[in-house]
Amino acid sequence: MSYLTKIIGTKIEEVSRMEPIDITMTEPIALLNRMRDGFHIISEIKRSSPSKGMIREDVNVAERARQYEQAGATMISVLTDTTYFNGSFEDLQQVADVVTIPVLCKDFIIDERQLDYAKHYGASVALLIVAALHPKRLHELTRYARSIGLDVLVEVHDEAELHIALELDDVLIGINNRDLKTFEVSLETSIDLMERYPDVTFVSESGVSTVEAAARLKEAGASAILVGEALMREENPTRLLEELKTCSLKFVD
Ligand SMILES: O=C(O)c1ccccc1NCC(=O)[C@H](O)[C@H](O)COP(=O)(O)O
Repeated sequence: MSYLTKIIGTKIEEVSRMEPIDITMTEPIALLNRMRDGFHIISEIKRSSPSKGMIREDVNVAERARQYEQAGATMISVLTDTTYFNGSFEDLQQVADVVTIPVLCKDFIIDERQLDYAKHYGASVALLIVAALHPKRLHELTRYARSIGLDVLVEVHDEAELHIALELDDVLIGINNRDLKTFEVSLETSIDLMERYPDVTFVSESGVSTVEAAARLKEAGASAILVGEALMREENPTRLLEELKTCSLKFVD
């Protein structure tokens, strides 16, 4: 069984226990337009992960979110899964309460109820993973997310998944460099796809731990990078975040 299948099994159980929750509907924030120009950092609140175990146990989530915003992050990603990442919707709310930039609910979303929770706890963007959903469900969840005011980051791992994502209107596309079967990361996953689809606005996700890696992705056409572990390992993430944002291959040895 692949790890994603295992996670989805857990989500099916969790969703069956989720009570309906109140939401206030808004308009989506036009995320795609915000990402079209420049080079953006999406910085992540990530306590632990299946591939690395515990990364940072005692996190002052609100304080870290403030640091990310002040250092120039365009968006903050919050892992809300508890079983595999030690995250929570409370983390999402703490972040949304203290920042003015958009907040991404990064979870394994398979049901409208999870989108309601994301919205209720303050997200303005939700992640949908192509590999986790039948294309028909992906369309339904994308439409539902947008109808309640959530923008969508659609995650792909290869060209076949990209073709499915390109069928959706008004979504931002993320290429995840982590192979969900082996957990290996390769920046070439993003670089290959970005070079073949130069007109698409892409976020490159996972495995960015150095300024050189960020600069390679920027050079290859990434509009944004999503960085979790490398920032979470920093006691103070400000300097690394600023360096990632202004990275250039010219300044890399
Ligand atoms: O991070 C993992 O080990 C992982 C395993 C299985 C599914 C998803 C996983 N990570 C979620 C993410 O996509 C990352 O948290 C995110 O892209 C940041 O990655 P990184 O900068 O490498 O921490």
